[in-house]
Amino acid sequence: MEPEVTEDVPLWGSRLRKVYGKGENRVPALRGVTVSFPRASFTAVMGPSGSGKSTLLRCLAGLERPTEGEVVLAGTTISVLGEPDITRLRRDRVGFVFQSYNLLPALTVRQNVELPMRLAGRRPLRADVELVLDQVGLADRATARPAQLSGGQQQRVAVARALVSEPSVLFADEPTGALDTNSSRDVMALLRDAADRHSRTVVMVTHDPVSAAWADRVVFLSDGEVHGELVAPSAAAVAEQMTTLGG
Ligand SMILES: Nc1ncnc2c1ncn2[C@@H]1O[C@H](COP(=O)(O)OP(=O)(O)OP(=O)(O)O)[C@@H](O)[C@H]1O
Repeated sequence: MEPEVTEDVPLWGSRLRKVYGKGENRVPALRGVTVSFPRASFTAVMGPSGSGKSTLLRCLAGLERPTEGEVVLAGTTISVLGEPDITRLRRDRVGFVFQSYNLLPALTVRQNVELPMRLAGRRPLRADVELVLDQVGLADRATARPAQLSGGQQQRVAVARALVSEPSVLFADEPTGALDTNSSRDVMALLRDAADRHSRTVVMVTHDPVSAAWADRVVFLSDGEVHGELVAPSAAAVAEQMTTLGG
């Protein structure tokens, strides 16, 4: 069934297929995935290693072109856009958080948060940056360099950087993969808050059932296909479902 494209569904992928390589080296990473993401929802994508989670995230975010199928992001069918238009849409409507933080070590916390907007030719308002640093609990560390911060604090800077441009969709790829339990909980609370209080649509790939339990819904992938969903997931139910998928 085709999801209906409305303001309330800022992201969906329809019949997504992705094949890497050719001939003998052909790897089908996605085999026809259809999934939609309501506004202000938080979805976790899980599945065994190699099931296609990162590929799905990259296709949905316009970082990679699906071999077949359509992605609609913020009301625009990106599969038909040229690279400059996709880049612009991504810059204006999408935020990213990665496992590895990706902060620039020579810049201060504030400069790191401002960087994507500056690169886009926009001047971030000082008050907006202060506000977002306050949200992530780092208002007093604005002039610190990343090396002076813990891993959890660095990831919170990365979340602030993703949120400052007020994206419609926030993508997170293993955001707690390198964090301890307490820091993971802090980062999950921020993503939860981004959906609940700021109406962002959050899509997160994770291996961690405890992180996934913060989401409204978990979509399970196996071998490039959707293999079930859990709504209002508990960590125990997620872990059990993962066992049945061999993850
Ligand atoms: N750039 C690429 N070139 C060739 N094959 C790729 C490429 N990226 C991914 N693949 C293959 O596509 C399949 C899906 O990979 P993907 O990284 O999406 O899985 P994943 O579920 O995110 O795995 P993991 O949990 O290990 O990160 C795998 O078989 C992988 O080897």
